Amino acid sequence: ERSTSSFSYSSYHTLEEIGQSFENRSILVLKFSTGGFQRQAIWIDTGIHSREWITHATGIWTADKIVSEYGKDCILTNILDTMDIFLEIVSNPDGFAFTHSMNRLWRKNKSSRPGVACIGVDLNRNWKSGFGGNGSNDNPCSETYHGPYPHSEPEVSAIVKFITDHRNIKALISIHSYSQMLMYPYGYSLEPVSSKEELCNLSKSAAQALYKVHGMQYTYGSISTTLYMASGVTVDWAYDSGIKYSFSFELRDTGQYGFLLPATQIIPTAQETWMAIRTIMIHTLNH
Ligand SMILES: O=C(NO)N[C@H](Cc1ccccc1)C(=O)O
Ligand SMILES: [Zn+2]
Repeated sequence: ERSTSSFSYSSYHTLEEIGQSFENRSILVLKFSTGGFQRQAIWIDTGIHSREWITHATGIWTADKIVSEYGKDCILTNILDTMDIFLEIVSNPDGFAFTHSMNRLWRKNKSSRPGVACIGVDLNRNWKSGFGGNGSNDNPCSETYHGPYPHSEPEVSAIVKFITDHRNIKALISIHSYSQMLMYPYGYSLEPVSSKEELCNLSKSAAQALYKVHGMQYTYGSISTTLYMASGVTVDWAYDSGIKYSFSFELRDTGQYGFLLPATQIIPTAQETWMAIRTIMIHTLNH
């Protein structure tokens, strides 16, 4: 069912088209800004893996939360008075359409190439940092197929171009499901990042803020040590591009429903995730 919660008009939000998908669907980004020019900004993406429907739903709820809390929540107001927030909700539109039409568990995009039997590239393996390394697969039929070369996929190159051209993105949050984790780079290496201490402490306090809402436990740490090696992932590229505060979430649950999380959990999941995102944003503002 649709709920038309009233958008407050105290902050500006625009819709920018940053490109087209392989099947020519528009790639749209919400911009939340109270003015200024090329302000330092936060990037948030959801839905890069199309079957992870809780992430798109969390993105939509978060968009409404940002506009309704401006002028009420002093922390969010401070953030938006200084920084912009960019939110790309349907980061894999072709895959998303496919999960509604044909295959609810489709993960990759829908790109195809002559002479290649299988469809789709894993958009969380197509990024330049560590591209093609352990924890990605060169078989086009694999769920973690990295694609023919870095940023080969339009859905990835659109984000790369946007962030690179913007030149003032200070934090990147890439949201996945499921497993209830909050992770930072690297996925492509077991080596700790230079800002390991700071990112570990920040992910700890973000996980604590999340826990306080509904008691959900999130583990946190670097991707490769907390989960497994994963090469060519979004946050590794962001970190190596100078975006120190780069995090990846794995939202609810821990396997009971997995990607088929019941809709009754959308709002509780979004509420708790917001408190973690807000923790990361205020830290970014203050450092
Ligand atoms: O697929 C998911 N979750 O949906 N995540 C795993 C692990 C991961 C998450 C975040 C960053 C890097 C790696 C993946 O193989 O991509
Ligand atoms: Zn994912």
